Amino acid sequence: MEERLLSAAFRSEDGEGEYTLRPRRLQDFIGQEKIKESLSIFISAAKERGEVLDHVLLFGPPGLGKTTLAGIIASELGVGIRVTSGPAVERPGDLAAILTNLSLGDVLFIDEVHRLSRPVEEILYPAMEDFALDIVIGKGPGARSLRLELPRFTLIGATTRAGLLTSPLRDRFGVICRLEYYEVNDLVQIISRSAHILGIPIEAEGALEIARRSRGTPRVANRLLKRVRDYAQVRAGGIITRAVAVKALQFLEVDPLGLDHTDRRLLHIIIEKFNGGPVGLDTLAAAAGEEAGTLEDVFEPYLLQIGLLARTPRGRVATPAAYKHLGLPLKRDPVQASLW
Ligand SMILES: Nc1ncnc2c1ncn2[C@@H]1O[C@H](COP(=O)(O)OP(=O)(O)OP(=O)(O)O)[C@@H](O)[C@H]1O
Ligand SMILES: [Mg+2]
Repeated sequence: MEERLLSAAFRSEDGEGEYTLRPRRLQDFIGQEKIKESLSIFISAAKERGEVLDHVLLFGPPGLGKTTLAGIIASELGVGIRVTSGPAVERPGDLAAILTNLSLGDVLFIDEVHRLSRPVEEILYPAMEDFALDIVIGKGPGARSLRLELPRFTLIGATTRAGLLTSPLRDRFGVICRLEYYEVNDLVQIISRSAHILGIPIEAEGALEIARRSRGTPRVANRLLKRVRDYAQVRAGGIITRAVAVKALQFLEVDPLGLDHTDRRLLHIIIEKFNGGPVGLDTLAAAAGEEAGTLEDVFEPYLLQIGLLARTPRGRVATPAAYKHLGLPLKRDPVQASLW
């Protein structure tokens, strides 16, 4: 698959400034009010009692701030953070080494925690529950099990798909936070903050135009800001006004709802080849020349979120809003029709 400008997943170009753009304190983290409030209560309570914070699970679509929040939690707690990811921890011994090297109260951040292997996960259970490591010494009938005490720590797990977590693992998290797509107003603030840090001149109306097309995702907002800045600098005197933002985004082929060519093509296929649907995921994937999994994880979430696509028991359906957005005539409401 080609690299998409609008992809919510991390791309190499995000590296530029990703570090400086990351808020370090809870008060600088914009939006997600409910999560911020809960976390600030749990963090204060743990600090007052002199205890470690319960294990935290952060879940939600890519680019919404899970890694950022993990860093913030550690700095608000005033503790160290050790960062790894599910696929990086290959063997149980790797995890044991990480755990025994933690200091009291540290945060251990495991990104893509749903991708830990079973044997590694089994090391994690007693570590999370009893702060203990069970080691088996020797083999066969003479083997003995030894319990090693670990410093108390806070595990922060991040995943884009909470459904993929095994239930014994999920049950061991005391705090579960689900990140939601951001409101346009929050994205305006995020864009203005990033522009300020990067020294990009932008007007409020310009930020609004970028925010509307950022798919509810801060990572996409920051990336669009940088590309619009390039356009403004070379073609338009440097300042991102509303008019400049509109022109730049047209140039970048990001439409007013934040759809790109691939999103629109998918909707066109449903409408033109399948009469608006319902069409099964696999059939649609074959017609679009994409993997079913890619459709489901990469393309569908945003189209569902903004109501251009609907999932019915009989398959995917383009909504009347999709017809309207593409300027196509609507002969019958495919969502209603799919119910019969
Ligand atoms: N609430 C926020 N306020 C300001 N900036 C934010 C916020 N959330 C995310 N960002 C910015 O968006 C970028 C992406 O965030 P982050 O890397 O934390 O996302 P993620 O959820 O970990 O993504 P992934 O699922 O790909 O790991 C960061 O550079 C960060 O600066
Ligand atoms: Mg991350």
